[in-house]
Amino acid sequence: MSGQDMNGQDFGPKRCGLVGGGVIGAGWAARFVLNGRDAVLYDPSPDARARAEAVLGMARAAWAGLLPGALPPEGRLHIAATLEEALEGADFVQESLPEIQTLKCDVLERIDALLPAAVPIASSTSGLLPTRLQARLRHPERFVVGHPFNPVYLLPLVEICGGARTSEDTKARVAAFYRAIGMQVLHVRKEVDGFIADRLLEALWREGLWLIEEGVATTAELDDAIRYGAGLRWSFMGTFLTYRLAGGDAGMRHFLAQFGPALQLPWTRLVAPELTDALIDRIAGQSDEQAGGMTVRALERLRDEALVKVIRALATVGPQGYAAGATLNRFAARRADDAQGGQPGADGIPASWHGVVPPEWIDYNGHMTEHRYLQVFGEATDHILDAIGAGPDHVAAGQSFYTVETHLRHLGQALCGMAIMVRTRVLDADGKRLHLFHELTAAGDDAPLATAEQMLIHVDTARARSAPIPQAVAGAIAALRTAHSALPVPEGAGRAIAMPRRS
Ligand SMILES: NC(=O)C1=CN([C@@H]2O[C@H](COP(=O)(O)OP(=O)(O)OC[C@H]3O[C@@H](n4cnc5c(N)ncnc54)[C@H](O)[C@@H]3O)[C@@H](O)[C@H]2O)C=CC1
Ligand SMILES: C[N+](C)(C)CC(=O)CC(=O)[O-]
Repeated sequence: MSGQDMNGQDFGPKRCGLVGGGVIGAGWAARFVLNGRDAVLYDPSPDARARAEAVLGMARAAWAGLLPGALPPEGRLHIAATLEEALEGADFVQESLPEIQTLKCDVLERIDALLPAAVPIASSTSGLLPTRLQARLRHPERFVVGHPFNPVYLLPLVEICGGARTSEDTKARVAAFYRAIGMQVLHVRKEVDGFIADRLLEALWREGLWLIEEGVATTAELDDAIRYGAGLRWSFMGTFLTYRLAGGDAGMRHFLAQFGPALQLPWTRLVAPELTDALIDRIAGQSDEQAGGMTVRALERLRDEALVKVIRALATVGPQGYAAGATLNRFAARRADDAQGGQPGADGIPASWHGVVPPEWIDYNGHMTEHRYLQVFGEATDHILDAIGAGPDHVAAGQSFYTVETHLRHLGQALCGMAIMVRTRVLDADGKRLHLFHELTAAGDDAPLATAEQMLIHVDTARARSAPIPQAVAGAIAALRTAHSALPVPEGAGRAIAMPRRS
């Protein structure tokens, strides 16, 4: 997988340097590694290695649920002893230092001095202005903000914000890279403190702190106010689309007319109270009570499980998935292409079908349901018919192949998000019949997960009677059959269903 710059040149970082490996740096490292990139992380904290490994473990578990079988071989996670070591040979750098502007500026200046000019540097800052962060860089054009959301390995959103001296090319390359690792890029068109998402989140947070200080609600009540209501719909429709619907058939205009005046009252304060020791104690105490003794790790696992299920459910909404679900489906489709979906297997036979198993094809047993195998094999047959000149034109001319028998075998499991492919052999043919054998495998693997053997008869469709295969089509079949006859007869060909013999 690679991104492209503005000239269409490939930009697919293989080795990502990470500076700062806390909550966010470790999350980035996991996303990079799971997408086949090496992640070399520098963080002077003695806990850096344990944290990065723990987060990678959680990310692995989450991705196994999100897209089982669809990820490339993992990259390597390496903890560097120095900044220099982390940057050596890096073709992309993600800075995730604490949110302190002076610290970031000092370290970014060092990073800039150590790297070749073409290597992009992205900062995870939640809201510091990129123009300020790039001020002392020799190559400010390669600096951009790439602001992620926690957990970085699961939430797709990343805000890209350039400073006054960031080049368009840098923004395009970094955006393409983030997309290639499954993210949804939101370009911040105008540089502003807090960018877009954190301005919204902070407004809510401020109001919540004020409500706690005033004794109106506890942390748990504030969270309930979100998670049983607006939070559920926010996962697929934001404020504005939701409010359009709240305006009834007249939509946004009626909504503004009805609720706009309340903005003058106003309901909200949006002024954060002073964080006195007493208020901090109250908030922390309420938060402890709300957590009910669950550790941070346990809550993170709960969060990840819920996120995986929400995103996977959204992937089944509408024809292409909705919101984060559509992002997941696009990523899965790219993965299928990259996983040599259309490449020949060891037998040299090209794919007659390839794609990714979508969530809606999964049954209550957690794997691809039966009739989808028949669908995939049927579409593979269509591909072969097209290739031998018996496609739509042939059908329009009143001739076609009808399938008269299919024998399906299930040998392994096609799982959600798995990139799969079918390869098809012509086993035999005569003047009217075509005998096919399909093998379905995970892309890039030769072990069959399922096979289908089919007999087709050539038909004059107007008369609904069998008819001789025309010469041109017969010639194409013969060419395939000759090529395939050099291969050993596939295991299972000609098998019938029977109970195992008792000795
Ligand atoms: N925590 C969050 O929810 C989010 C944070 N961010 C942003 O990501 C950045 C990092 O935040 P967190 O990971 O939450 O902070 P954190 O405090 O968890 O991690 C920061 C890490 O930087 C390391 N560090 C300190 N000085 C260093 C140096 N000179 N060189 C290398 N490493 C050094 C620390 O040891 C620590 O492990 C911040 O800019 C923050 O605004 C962005 C999105 C969400
Ligand atoms: C609290 N925060 C400003 C660090 C949050 C973010 O930047 C994004 C997030 O994950 O909510």
